[in-house]
Amino acid sequence: MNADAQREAVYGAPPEMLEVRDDLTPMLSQYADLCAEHDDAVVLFQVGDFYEAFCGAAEAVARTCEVTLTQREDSTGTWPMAGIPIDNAAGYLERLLDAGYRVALAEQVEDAEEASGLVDRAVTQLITPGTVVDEELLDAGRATYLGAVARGGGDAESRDSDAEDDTDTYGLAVVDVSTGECLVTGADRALALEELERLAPAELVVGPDCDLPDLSFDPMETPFEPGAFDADAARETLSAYAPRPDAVVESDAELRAVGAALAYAEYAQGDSTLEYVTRVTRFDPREFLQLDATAIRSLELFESRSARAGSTLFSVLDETACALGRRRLEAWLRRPLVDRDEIEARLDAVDALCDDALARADLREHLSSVYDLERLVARVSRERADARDLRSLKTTLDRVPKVREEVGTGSDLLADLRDSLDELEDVRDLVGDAIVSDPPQEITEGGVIADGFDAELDDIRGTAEAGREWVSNLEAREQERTGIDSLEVGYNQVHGYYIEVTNPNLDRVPDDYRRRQTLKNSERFYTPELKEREDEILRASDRADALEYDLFCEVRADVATESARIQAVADALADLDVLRTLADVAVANDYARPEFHAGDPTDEHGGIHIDGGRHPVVERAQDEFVPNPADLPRGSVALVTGPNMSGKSTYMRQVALGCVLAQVGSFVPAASARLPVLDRVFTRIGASDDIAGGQSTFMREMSELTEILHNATGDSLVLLDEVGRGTSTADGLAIARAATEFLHDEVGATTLFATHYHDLTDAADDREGVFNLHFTAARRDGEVTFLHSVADGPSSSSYGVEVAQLAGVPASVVARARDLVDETDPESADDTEGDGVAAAANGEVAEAAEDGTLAAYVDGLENGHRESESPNRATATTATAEPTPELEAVAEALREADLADTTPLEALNLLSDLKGKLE
Ligand SMILES: Nc1ncnc2c1ncn2[C@@H]1O[C@H](COP(=O)(O)OP(=O)(O)OP(=O)(O)O)[C@@H](O)[C@H]1O
Repeated sequence: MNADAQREAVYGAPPEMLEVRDDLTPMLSQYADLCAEHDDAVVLFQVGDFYEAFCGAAEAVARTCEVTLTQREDSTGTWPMAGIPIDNAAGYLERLLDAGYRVALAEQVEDAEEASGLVDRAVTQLITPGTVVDEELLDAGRATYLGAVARGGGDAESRDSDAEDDTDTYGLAVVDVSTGECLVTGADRALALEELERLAPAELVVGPDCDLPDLSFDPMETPFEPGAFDADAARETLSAYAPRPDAVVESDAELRAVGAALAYAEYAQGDSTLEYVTRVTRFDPREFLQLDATAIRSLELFESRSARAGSTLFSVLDETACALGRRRLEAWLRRPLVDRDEIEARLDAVDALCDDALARADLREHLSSVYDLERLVARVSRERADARDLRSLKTTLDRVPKVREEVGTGSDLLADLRDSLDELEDVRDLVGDAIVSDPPQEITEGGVIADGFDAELDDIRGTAEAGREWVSNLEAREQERTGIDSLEVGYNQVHGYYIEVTNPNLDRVPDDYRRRQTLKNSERFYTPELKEREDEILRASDRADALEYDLFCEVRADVATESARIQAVADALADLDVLRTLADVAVANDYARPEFHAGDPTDEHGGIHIDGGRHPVVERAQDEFVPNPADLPRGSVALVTGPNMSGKSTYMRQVALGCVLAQVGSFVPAASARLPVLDRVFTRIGASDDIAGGQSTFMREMSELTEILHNATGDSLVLLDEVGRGTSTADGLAIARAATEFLHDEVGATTLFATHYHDLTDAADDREGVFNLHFTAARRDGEVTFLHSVADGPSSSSYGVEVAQLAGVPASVVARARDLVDETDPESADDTEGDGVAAAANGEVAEAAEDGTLAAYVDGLENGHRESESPNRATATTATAEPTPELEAVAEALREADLADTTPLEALNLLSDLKGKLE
C-alpha cells in the first residue's frame, strides 16, 4: 500500500462503524459524523484530557506516535483506540505531520460538566503543514507558507470581457497563517514556478488545469474545492481582506490564487475570516534579483551541501536578536533588491549603524527581549492568546521607546523606521492596567485581571476577601468561645470549611456545631454561619472568575482591533534587527560597502570589480583565506581553469555571493567592490551534484543549461562549473564551447566558467570578451600545495594524479596513472603536463586522445585550422589530424545546433546521432 492509500484508509468515517451506524453509542456516532464531514484528515476526537482516534486512524496514530493501541468495548463492538494527551500534544502532532497526515482537531466545545448528555464537539482547527499555528510546531526563524497556484488568463481590464484567455499566466499566492503575511504575484509559467520554488510553501493548493512539474522542494499537495478558484468566489473571499480586491491583483490568475489560498486558510482555521491578515501584498518577481531554486541551493544560501554542515550564508549573517529579525533576514536573502535607491537606502542605514557601536549594542539588547509580535498578534486575533501572551506584548511595547531612542536618524531609512515605531501607548496601558504582571497560564480560573481595572470585579473580590478574612479570624473567636485551645479551622476541596475538635474536647462543643466528618482522633464541624460565609465566598469567586474571563476576552478583542498598528511596529522592528545585524556582521568580518555603477547600464566598463574578495562562508572555516580580485567587464566570459581543489568553485561562488549580499543591502567581504545591479544570478554547478530522481545527471545538467541560455540577459551573472562533464569529453567540450560562444555573442551575460577542458581556453583567442583566469599550485618533490590565488591566463597543469594521491588513492594506482600520463603525453613527465593528466587520473586516457581529435577539429573550424598555440596541451599531439568527412559532418552539425532552442531530449538525441556518426 502506498502512502496515499494508507492515508485514505485512515481518513473518513471508519467503514466498520458505518456497518452498525444506527446502533453506535452517541459518542461514537458523533465521532463517525465528524470523520465523514472531515474526510481529508485524521480526526482527533477530544475525550476529556485526551485526543482519541478509532479504528484505522487509531492504528495509524499508534504506529506514527508510538503510543499504545487499546480498545474501547461497547454493546456494538470492540473498537481499536489510540489517544494522545492534550497537554502534551505538540510532539505527537508534529510526528503525524511529518508522516504526511493532515489532522482535524475535534474539540469539546461545551463544558463537560454543564452538558446534559453528550458533550458537543466540533472541528476547531485543521492542522496541516501549511496551516500550523502552534508555536511548538513552527520554526521561529522561518515563515511557514500555505500556497495556491492558479492558471488563467486576462489582465484586470479584460477580466470581464470575452478576451481570449492567456493560459500561460500563472497566479501564485502564499499565506503565513501564523503571522498573517499574505503575498500574491503573477507571471508567465516559468517565472511563476521559479517564484514558487523560492517561496517553497509547505503546502500547496493547486487550481484546475495547472499541471506542475516536479518541484525541488516537497510540499503537501492538498485537494481543495475547485470552486474556491472561481473568479467570483475568489473576489468575494478577498473582499474581506481588501476593500477593492481588483486593485490588489493584476490578473485573473492572481485573483483566483489569492482567493483560494485565503479560502483554504479560513477553512483550516475553522471557517472564519482571519482578521490579522491585514495586508495582502502584491509583488512582481522582476522587482527582485531573481535567484531560482538551483542558485539558492548551489550558492548554499540556506542549506549547506558540503561537509561544513550548517555553514551557509544565512548562518554567517544570522546575528539577529529576535525571531522577527530572523524571518526578515531570510526574506531579504531570498529576495535581494534590484532598485538601486532601495539598495542604497539600506546600505546608508547599515553604514550609519556601522559607525555607532554603542547604538548597535543597545539595539541588540533591546531587540533581544522583543517577543515574536507577528505571531503574537495573530494569536490575539484568533482568540488563542492567553494572558501571558498579552503581557509579552506589553513587554515588547515597553521596549519600543528605547529602541526609538537608539535608532537615531543616521540615514533616511533609519529615520523612516523610527517614525513608524508607533509606541502604541494605548495598547500598552490597556494591557498594563488590565492584566496582572505574572498571570497564570489558564485564563478561566481567575488571577488574570489586575485590581482596580474593573469596579464590579473589585467589588466581588472585596466580598470574597471579607468572607475569607471572617473565616481566618474564626479560629481565635471559637477558641475563645469554647475554651478549646486546640480547636482549628481548616478547608478541604471536598467538604469545604470546617472546625476541627479533638476527641477529648468533644464535650465542650457548642450546640450550634453541626457534624461534618468523623476522623480517628477528632470530629469536624460547621456552623450555619460558617456555611453561609462559605457559600458567599464560593459564589463570589465563581462570579469573579467568570467576570475575569469576560474582561480578559474584551481586552483581547480590543487589542485585536489594533492588529494593523501592531503589525506595522513588528515590521519596523524586524527591519531594524536585520539592518543592525548586517552592520554587526560587516564590522566583525571587515566587510566593505559596495558601490554601484552609476549612469548607463550598458556601459562596458560596468561589470563586476572586486578587490580582495573573500568567500563569506569559507573564510570562516579556514585559518587563512587568500583574498582574490575579480575584474569582469560587463558581458565578459571568464574561463577559470586550475587543478582540482585549487579554489575555482569557491572563487566563482564568492563573486556571486558578493553581488547577492550587495543587493540585499549588506556590505561585502572584500576590500572594495564596484558592482552592477544584476537582474538574475544563474548557476550550473557540479555535474554529479544534483542527481534528481528520474533524471540522468547529464539530462538535468542540460535542462539547467537550457534554462540559462534562454533566460539570461546582459544584466545577469552566470556561473558555470564543469558543464558538459556528464557526457563524453568530446561532446562535453563541444557543448561547453558552444555555450560559451552563445553566452558571449548572443546573451552578453557576465559569466564565470570553471572548466577542466583546457581546449576551451582557446575560446579566449578570438573573442575579446572571453578571457582566461587560472588557479595555480606549487609542486615540490611530487607534493602539491594549493596557492588559492587567481591569476590571468589559462592553467597549464591539472595535477589530477597528485590530487588523487592526496585523496588517498593507493600508491600502486597512482604510480600506474602516472605511467599512463607519461605514455599519453611524454612532455608531462617533465612537469608540464596538460589536461591529459586529469583524464588519465580518471582512467580516460583513450577517450582523451580520441577527444583531442574532435576538439582540435572544432577548434580548427573556428580558427581556420590554426595550430594549437600551446605545446603543452595533450590535445596538441593529435591536433593536426586530417578531418575525415564524418568528423566534418559532426562538427558542422554541432555548429549548427541552436542550443538555446534545443530541449534536453533533443540535445540527447543530437548527441547520440553524432556519436553514431563518429562510430
Ligand atoms: N581563496 C582561498 N583561500 C584559502 N582556501 C581556499 C580558497 N579557495 C578555496 N580554498 C579551499 O580549497 C578547497 C577547495 O576549493 P574549491 O572547491 O573551490 O576547488 P575547485 O578548484 O573548485 O575544485 P574542483 O575542481 O575539484 O571542484 C575549499 O574547500 C577551501 O577549503
